[in-house]
Amino acid sequence: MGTPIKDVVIPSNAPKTLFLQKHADYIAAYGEKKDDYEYVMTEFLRMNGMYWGLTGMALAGQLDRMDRSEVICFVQSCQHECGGFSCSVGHDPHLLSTLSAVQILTLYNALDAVNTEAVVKWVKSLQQADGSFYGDKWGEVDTRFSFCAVACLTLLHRLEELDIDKAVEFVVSCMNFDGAFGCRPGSESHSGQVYCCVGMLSVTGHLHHINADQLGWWLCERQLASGGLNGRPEKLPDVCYSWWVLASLKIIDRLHWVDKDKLVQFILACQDEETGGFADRPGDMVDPFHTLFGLAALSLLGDRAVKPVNPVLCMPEEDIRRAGVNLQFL
Ligand SMILES: CN(C(=O)[C@H](Cc1cnc[nH]1)NC(=O)OCc1ccccc1)[C@@H](Cc1ccccc1)C(=O)N[C@@H](Cc1c[nH]c2ccccc12)C(=O)NO
Ligand SMILES: [Zn+2]
Repeated sequence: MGTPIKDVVIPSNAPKTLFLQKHADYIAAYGEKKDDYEYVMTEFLRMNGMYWGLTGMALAGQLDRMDRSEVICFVQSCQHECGGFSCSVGHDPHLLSTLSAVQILTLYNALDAVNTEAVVKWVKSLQQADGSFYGDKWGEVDTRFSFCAVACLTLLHRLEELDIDKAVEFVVSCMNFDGAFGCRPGSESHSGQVYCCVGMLSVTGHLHHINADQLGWWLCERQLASGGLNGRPEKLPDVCYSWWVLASLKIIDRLHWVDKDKLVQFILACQDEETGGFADRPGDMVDPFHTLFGLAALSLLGDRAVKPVNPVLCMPEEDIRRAGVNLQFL
């Protein structure tokens, strides 16, 4: 009896076309229900959530439906004396929410609305002697934070403030025998960490450290019979992993190795035709996080109803071009 392969079965009545307008309406309405249980209980993710909703709307070509001044006011209110941003007012500054804040301000071309000098100094202060980055003052190290640091500073055109060689040395020290990456040296390979490490090496122009065939193979091994992609071996497929895996494959020029038709079928099946939005897998509850990454994955797979997305920064290509950000691709 072989080990059971965990996968999902796509229901025959699952959506087969993209309901883009329904997704835009779902995102636009989400921000209005500020006393909904889900909205209140995700306060600790609010800045990330704003980034997901605004980027989803921008990819749908409808960012103008959102209240620009309300958003910029909120972002400003989350910047601390130290320069970092918290996820909501009264929470602690963190690299994850600081990246989301800088991404949001870049979408609106409004970086002059905050103290960018203080952001640069704070991000720089989190780099350690071994090249790694703390996520905040409490000292957690993770390759996610290496990506956040270089992504933030490259959007601020201040990458040279960091010790790039040491930062790259730390990320490369997290590469495993399978060619993929974990959160710290010796940690298990995970698609999300691969996205952060490959993205970090793209921003810093050090992709030559990657074995593109070996990593490309590991990433394509994430695809299951349902067409969906998972984050690690033996895990269930999930639409957000479509983004982490596809974006990484695009950066190392191995996107054509994945079965696109099967993957598009899985992603479309994760839509909720009634409410709008994408769930993590067919039949589950939708949320703004999976809605953004479902749309972004479809954009990478060539769906022209969605605007072209930048695979490194997960923002519309046109905004990255306007910001004049330089990225390396294999
Ligand atoms: C904290 N998060 C997670 O842990 C999710 C949980 C999950 C969703 N589906 C399966 N699990 N996992 C996740 O984001 O994993 C991807 C990942 C993992 C490690 C590194 C990078 C990305 C999610 C929020 C969440 C929690 C619970 C359910 C749905 C969303 C989350 O905030 N993820 C981050 C992922 C991310 C996007 N860009 C990044 C840049 C650097 C680092 C992380 C991110 C985010 O979206 N930031 O804007
Ligand atoms: Zn997910």
